[in-house]
Amino acid sequence: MNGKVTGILLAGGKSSRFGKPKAFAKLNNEPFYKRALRALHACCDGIVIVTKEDLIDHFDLEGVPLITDDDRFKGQGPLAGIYSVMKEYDSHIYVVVPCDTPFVDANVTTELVKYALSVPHAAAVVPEIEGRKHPLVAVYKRGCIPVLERLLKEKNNKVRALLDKVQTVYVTENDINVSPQCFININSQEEYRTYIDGKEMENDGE
Ligand SMILES: Nc1nc2c(ncn2[C@@H]2O[C@H](COP(=O)(O)OP(=O)(O)OP(=O)(O)O)[C@@H](O)[C@H]2O)c(=O)[nH]1
Repeated sequence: MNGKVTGILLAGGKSSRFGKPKAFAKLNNEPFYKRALRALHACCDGIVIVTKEDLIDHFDLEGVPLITDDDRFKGQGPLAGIYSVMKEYDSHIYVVVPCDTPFVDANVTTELVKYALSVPHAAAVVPEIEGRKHPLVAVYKRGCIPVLERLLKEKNNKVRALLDKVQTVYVTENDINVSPQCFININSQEEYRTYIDGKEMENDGE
């Protein structure tokens, strides 16, 4: 079975470790959020950015809807962002990408969607790359909404709690044939310097 695929670009965090909004940090002169959009475009029928009020005017977008977290759950982290898009936008499958994994590309998102469609029983398909789980670069199905809502009402904001409560399938780098490097996550200026400054990738962008 196929169905509508919606991309969720998470960009509503505090970026307190980074010191400024990570969505606008750059790799190869391209803001992180635009890289995430490019990765999502390949496999999604539509994409929604979910961010904070004070960042809304800073995105340069052509036709990509931008929303803020549901009022009831503001400040509750990535689960609030995922829930807010699911509630507003009907879809069969949601592909989540955060704004701080600038090496996630179209191959990663496309392979994840393909895998998710091959496991209809799974409510979540989460990469486990070199033994580390990446629940914010993952696919969630619409069936997660009631669980998400319950967790958020209980102020249980841990992504791990969602994974424990829905049928989650973990996929390795070999299952989906992706490079572990794609999952590098930038949280601090030090990580930015380590992984990005002076190490920009050649042939990036296509
Ligand atoms: N919509 C939304 N996205 C969020 C929220 N919290 C975090 N995110 C996003 O989730 C991803 C992972 O965020 P983290 O790095 O864990 O948190 P952060 O708040 O951005 O950064 P720190 O303040 O340094 O922890 C990033 O893409 C964030 O923008 C939230 O409350 N709402």
